[in-house]
Amino acid sequence: MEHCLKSSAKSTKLREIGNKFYADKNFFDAILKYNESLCYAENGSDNMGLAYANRSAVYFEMKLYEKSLRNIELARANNYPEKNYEILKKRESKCQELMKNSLKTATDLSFFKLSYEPNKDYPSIANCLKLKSDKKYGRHIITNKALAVGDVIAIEEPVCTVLQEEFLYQRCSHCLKSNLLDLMPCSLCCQVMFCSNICLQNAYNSYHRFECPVSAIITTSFLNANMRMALRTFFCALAIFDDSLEKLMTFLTENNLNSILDCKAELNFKQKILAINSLIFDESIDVNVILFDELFQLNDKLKEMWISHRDEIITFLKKHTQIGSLNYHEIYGWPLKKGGLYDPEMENFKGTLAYRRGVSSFANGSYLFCSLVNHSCAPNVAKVFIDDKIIMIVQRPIKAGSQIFDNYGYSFTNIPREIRQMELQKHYRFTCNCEACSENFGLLPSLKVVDKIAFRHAKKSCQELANMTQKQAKQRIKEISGIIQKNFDNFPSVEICSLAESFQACMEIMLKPEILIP
Ligand SMILES: C[S@@+](CC[C@H](N)C(=O)[O-])C[C@H]1O[C@@H](n2cnc3c(N)ncnc32)[C@H](O)[C@@H]1O
Repeated sequence: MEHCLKSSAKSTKLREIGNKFYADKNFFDAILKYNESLCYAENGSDNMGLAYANRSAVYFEMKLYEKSLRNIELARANNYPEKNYEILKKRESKCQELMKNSLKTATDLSFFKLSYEPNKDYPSIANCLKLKSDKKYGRHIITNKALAVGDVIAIEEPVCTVLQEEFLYQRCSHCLKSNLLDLMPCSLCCQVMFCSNICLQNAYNSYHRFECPVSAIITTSFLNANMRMALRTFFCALAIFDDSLEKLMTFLTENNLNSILDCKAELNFKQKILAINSLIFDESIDVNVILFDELFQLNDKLKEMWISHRDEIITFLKKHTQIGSLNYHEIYGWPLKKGGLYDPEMENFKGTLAYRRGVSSFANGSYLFCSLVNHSCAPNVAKVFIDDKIIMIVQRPIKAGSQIFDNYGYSFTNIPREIRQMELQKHYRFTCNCEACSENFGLLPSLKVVDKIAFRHAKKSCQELANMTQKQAKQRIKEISGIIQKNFDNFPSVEICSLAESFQACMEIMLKPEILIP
């Protein structure tokens, strides 16, 4: 199949398309095409060197001299034609000359650290969070301490992630960093890029050596995100057990872990696999296993596995696809292109303002703790992502002993109750009985203003969001947190709901890349 194979002709063509974008000063699309060109370049051909050299030209124009120099080095190390060395040499000395004017990326992440002592066995979460279980809610998380607005209670790494197809040439397949598109290709397949040799090695030692021969099919076939996640989880698990399916299956049948919070020792990857395996799933969710069947026929190593253990593999993949639809998270981030599609907009809601989020999803991931947090249409925590890490932050005061509630994408402020309940039943198989559903809170435009001073703050915050800097957002979060905390008796008022939206927006602004690619 054409898109599976390295091809000098295709690589050259992609670079030429990139050159047209470069001539039009559309640097983002130029680098994307150079990245694709790198992925299709045959090893040992000069296409690699040429693509790196062209990328160095773009970074030079963007005043990213360090990146430009690194790409010049890569060009030389990858068969850039010697007869053109003079061009690189000139660019190199200009970079060195201009280095002190280099643009720097310096996002301040100091806000995003745990507000409490970490749990000693699972340090990604605050030690005040406890697991409970009952008939109504299943497993759920409560806090044994009162939590204040703005508290950071979890910073969790994923067990597994999968990039959406559209972002394959924009982010590291392993850690999801964009690195301003400064990525390196897999030397064998054409669909995967990495930000560093470390990510390349880690991915390859784990899942990528299984996926690499069929990566084009995985990304272009009809496998949905949950199926791709199931497949990657399977390969990661297999790698941990020395590629032995017997060992993996025996481990899964002989061991059990109710949840991540029952693990009384620092977690290793085997326990993570057990914990993922223990997440809630629904057997009635239909999984088209024929697609897996087809995939495993495409490569000798996979075929061998399939012939000897088809039933066990199918059981694993089916279960994990079903786990995915109830538990896996979409990962959000800002577009990297200047003036990209998702720039935030303000919308008017009867005198108040609501902010449309500027971020969009680019990957899916599995998170052990966050998968134990239940839904409310009026949640008490908000989430943001730093690359592949999920950050959970308190968005309204939470009393000691109360449950932590996330939102699964259905908020009472903009979706009517019947629709929310129907969708939650359809996608998550439960009837929502949260306070917004049971007390039938109205949509944002129908809510009342209760406190005029807080309302003025809410309006001002919304108006300023569009042009807010990271520093201002950090300061504003503190102010908003204080106002929500103090006026929470008025919930659900226009001003508190509007401030909660600004709160989420401010966190996202703090994570907005300082440099976007024009
Ligand atoms: C991500 S899991 C949350 C943890 C889950 N309760 C468990 O026991 O593993 C999502 C599932 O939790 C349940 N759930 C989430 N929110 C709920 C709520 N507000 N009321 C009842 N069940 C809920 C649903 O079964 C849903 O499919």
